[in-house]
Amino acid sequence: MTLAKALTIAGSDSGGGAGIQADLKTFQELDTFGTSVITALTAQNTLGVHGVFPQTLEAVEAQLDAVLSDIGTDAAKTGMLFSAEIITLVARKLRQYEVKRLVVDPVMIAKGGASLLQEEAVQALIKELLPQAMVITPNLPEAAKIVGCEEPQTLAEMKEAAVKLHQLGPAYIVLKGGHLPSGPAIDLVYDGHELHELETERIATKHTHGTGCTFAAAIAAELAKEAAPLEAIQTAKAFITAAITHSLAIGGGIGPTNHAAYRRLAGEA
Ligand SMILES: Nc1ncnc2c1ncn2[C@@H]1O[C@H](COP(=O)(O)OP(=O)(O)OP(=O)(O)O)[C@@H](O)[C@H]1O
Ligand SMILES: Cc1ncc(CO)c(N)n1
Repeated sequence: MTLAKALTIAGSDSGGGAGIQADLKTFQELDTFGTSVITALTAQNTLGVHGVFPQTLEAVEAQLDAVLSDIGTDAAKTGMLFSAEIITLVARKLRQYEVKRLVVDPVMIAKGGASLLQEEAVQALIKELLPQAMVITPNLPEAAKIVGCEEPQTLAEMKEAAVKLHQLGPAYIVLKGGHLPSGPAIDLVYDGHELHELETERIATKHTHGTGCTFAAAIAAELAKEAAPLEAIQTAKAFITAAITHSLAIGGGIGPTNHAAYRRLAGEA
């Protein structure tokens, strides 16, 4: 038997709801074989990030070479990359191994406010990684940082930002509306020609730790199985909506989403 292969290049979340852990659980739920490259360790739980321990460039490069020279991958996803140096290295290695189906989740700040990307690394992200991405998945504050504008507050402002993001080189922009001040959870998808709105009801829960990581990982898993990008994004939206609907009241703070919910619901249907 063979399985499509998906690689996550991201930070470790000891609390299990975001980062590498969320990505591997999502890959498993969507029937792909997951591999990982850890860029940084975080000491993290539902209450926040208590420590960030970036890995050396040597450690990141050795993991990338180990996975890509032997196992290979059908798609990859980047999450927390922490520094300009790590971004430059990851971009170079993904080019060297000709990884074409790449999802870049431009992770910058954790829900509690901790910085997961150094301020000066944003330019490296724009210049080196975004141009080779098939899909990027910024939330509204990340889009504002990348484009250099105020944070979009309306659908019209989101559309403007999506067009500017597309000019930076990624084939598909998924601008996530989870942070909109009110109304439904609308994500905009833009491929340079057409704009699609993916809309779901806003689920009333505080347990949304790891939503962004899980969503981007689901897109990567579907791309690994050779889904077309728009189809992959639509499946991922269904996956994250199920995971938030059945999110878990674990820990004393913002609990994680439920990665098993999508498969369970499909089994019951
Ligand atoms: N309360 C909610 N109800 C329904 N969908 C939501 C809700 N919050 C977020 N989403 C959806 O979850 C996905 C992730 O979006 P979000 O904007 O939360 O990402 P993020 O801020 O990058 O997450 P993270 O904080 O994990 O980095 C998007 O598809 C978004 O529309
Ligand atoms: C390791 C890690 N990556 C990403 C996020 C963003 O949610 C987080 N909280 N932790």
